[in-house]
Amino acid sequence: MDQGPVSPHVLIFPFPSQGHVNSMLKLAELLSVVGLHVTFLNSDYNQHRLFLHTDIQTRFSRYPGFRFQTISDGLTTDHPRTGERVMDLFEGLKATAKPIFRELMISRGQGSDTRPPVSCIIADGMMSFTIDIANEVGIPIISFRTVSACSFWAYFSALKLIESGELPLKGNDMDQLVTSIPGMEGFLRKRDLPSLLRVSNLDDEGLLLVTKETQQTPRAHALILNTFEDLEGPILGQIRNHCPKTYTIGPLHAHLKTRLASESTTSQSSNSFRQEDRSCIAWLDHQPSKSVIYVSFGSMVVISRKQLIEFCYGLVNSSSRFLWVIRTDSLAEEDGEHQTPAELMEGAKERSYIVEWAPQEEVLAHPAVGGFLTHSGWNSTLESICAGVPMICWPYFADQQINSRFVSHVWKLGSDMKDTCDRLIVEKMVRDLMEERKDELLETADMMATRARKCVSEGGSSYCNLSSLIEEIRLMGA
Ligand SMILES: O=c1ccn([C@@H]2O[C@H](COP(=O)(O)OP(=O)(O)O[C@H]3O[C@H](CO)[C@@H](O)[C@H](O)[C@H]3O)[C@@H](O)[C@H]2O)c(=O)[nH]1
Ligand SMILES: C[C@H]1CC[C@@H]2C(C(=O)O)=CO[C@@H](O)[C@@H]21
Repeated sequence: MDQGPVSPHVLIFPFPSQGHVNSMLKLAELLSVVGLHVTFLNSDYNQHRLFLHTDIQTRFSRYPGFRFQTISDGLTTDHPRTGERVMDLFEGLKATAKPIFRELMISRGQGSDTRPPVSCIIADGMMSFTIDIANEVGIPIISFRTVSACSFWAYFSALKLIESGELPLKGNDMDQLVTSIPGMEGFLRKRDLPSLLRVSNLDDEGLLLVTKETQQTPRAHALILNTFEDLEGPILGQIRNHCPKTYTIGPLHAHLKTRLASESTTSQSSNSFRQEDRSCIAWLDHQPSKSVIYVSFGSMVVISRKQLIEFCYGLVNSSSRFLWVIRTDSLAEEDGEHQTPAELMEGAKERSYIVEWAPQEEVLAHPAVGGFLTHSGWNSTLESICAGVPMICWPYFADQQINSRFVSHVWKLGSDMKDTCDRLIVEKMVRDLMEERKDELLETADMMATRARKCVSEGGSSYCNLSSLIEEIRLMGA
């Protein structure tokens, strides 16, 4: 019997951490809006937190083709999954999630599901075991890398860095230029390499992991990047020499907002694994325009007490107003009695506000916010760009070191204080951003924000690329 065209069903499988789930959930919703069947494969651990702290189930209940499904990430519930310990997830996933995922794909995600079988997988590019399994069972797979194109390209060029002798790093001059990443020869210094490439030993586990994972990307049917052509065009040109089907569909949070607005649907879409403290919005409502610097280091950064104190003094001495996100699990455990951050900032009580987790997109879009002291995670960077907010970058690990170089040197959207953490530098950088260079930086940031919005509007590059991607997915299901 002729069954007619099979309806496409996409299974989306993110690397199980906040920064990755955020953007992949936005894509899941964009695909659901156009009526595709979508299964979002979340880790049990993250699903629990997401359901606890958001209204996501209600939000997604409007899409009849959408389902969440869960899988173990292989770690115990008391594992911190922050700082360097996030790397444990790779072992956990390989040992535990991989065999379960294989079984799931052999049955094409069906089980008791009445929806059509999975016809396309979109999986995080840092989990290349999904490419092995997809190719083994014959389901087309698309890699989604949740980082910037510039960091992806640096990882992709790791073998060139090794061949040319630039890796492993030798000597102490971190300001020396790196010459073997095509397109970045004139400005990328050793210190700007992603931390996983900033190594003095070729046996380094992080280097081996990220190089191996990134080298697998061309084996996937296509590559999705959460970026836009006007921002990373030249680097995307380099990537397309190796991955010709590279879809740039970002910034995804803005893209989703545009598409939902055109459907006259609400655009509130928190994907937080923590409770957002909305009291900071009321506090911002009482601050003058562009007077507040927002400080947040994302979901994974862990800082020492010494670093916390340097930031405290730097911010207090800058005389600026500030809103600071301090996650309880972001302070490294150290012995002894310590003053709390609130006690340390007593001198700036009237002009500061601390929360454990903020509604960040809304904070950055608030008229009172005029700057962002960030760790340069890619979502934070894109959210700041879309909101037209200049940045001070304090990169911690992974892609953040190269993102901050592009923010400061290439896009001229702020300054970079990588590899330093000193109260005088913090104070100077905040004064520069919020006073001396304020007008110039706001103007550049505003220009880039306009371009970002254009890209996700009808006829824009990301808008058109998403339509082509959807078309391609539909053909896979036919
Ligand atoms: O109080 C807060 C702080 C953060 N966020 C959100 O949390 C996300 C954080 O993502 P990101 O800025 O990318 O940082 P990480 O959480 O550190 O993300 C990891 O994943 C990113 C995407 O792969 C990488 O770029 C980072 O380096 C990596 O650490 C953003 O969407 C923020 O809006 C909030 O909603 N409230
Ligand atoms: C745990 C980190 C290793 C690399 C991952 C990553 C990426 O390059 O995709 C970015 O930041 C981190 O979330 C991941």
